[in-house]
Amino acid sequence: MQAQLTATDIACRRGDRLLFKGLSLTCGPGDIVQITGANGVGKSSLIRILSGLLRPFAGQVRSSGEIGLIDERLALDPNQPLGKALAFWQRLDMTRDTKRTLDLLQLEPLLDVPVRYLSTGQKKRAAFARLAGSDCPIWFLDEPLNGLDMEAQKSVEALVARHCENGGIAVVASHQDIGLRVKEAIAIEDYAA
Ligand SMILES: Nc1ncnc2c1ncn2[C@@H]1O[C@H](COP(=O)(O)OP(=O)(O)OP(=O)(O)O)[C@@H](O)[C@H]1O
Repeated sequence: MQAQLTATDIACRRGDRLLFKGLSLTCGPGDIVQITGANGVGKSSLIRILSGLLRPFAGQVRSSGEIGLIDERLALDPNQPLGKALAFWQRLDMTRDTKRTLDLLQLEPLLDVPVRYLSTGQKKRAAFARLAGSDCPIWFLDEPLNGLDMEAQKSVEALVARHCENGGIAVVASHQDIGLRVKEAIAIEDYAA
């Protein structure tokens, strides 16, 4: 089955404020969509709506294909060495080729370091290693470049490009430029309620 994601006429309300309305998007295999906007405009809220974690105030989201998410929370056991924390997910996800991803993200020298000791950028790279091993076709990436140095940004961009070349979808919320061929950039301000 090919990955698909369609959102129709989405409105988002947080607390008693309507943040945006009338937002629609369609993605198929290979598509990268960037969501842009100033702090507090509703990028993370849209990512949560699209990934099924937050109910839209109006509109519908339909997807086919498993969903993977990277946001500010790290879904890795802080008390385990990185290698073991990743191995936990690799067993669940039946990940085959980890070496290529670990090389690309330069994580091999860190496999014995407890996750809680990793720096911000190292944790972000570890989150990408977990996601890349998961085989989910639809990636939601909330500020994926935050905390990454230039070299790590390039590695993450290469990983996302590879994912999409292989038929995946990436929806990227980022206030900064991403070095990826974006099919559509959605400025949330254009849908302000
Ligand atoms: N649970 C909540 N209840 C009420 N308001 C909320 C809730 N969560 C977020 N908000 C508000 O919704 C607005 C949008 O938040 P969101 O995190 O989606 O913005 P963002 O564009 O991702 O911001 P940033 O660039 O700073 O990450 C903000 O004004 C925020 O304070």
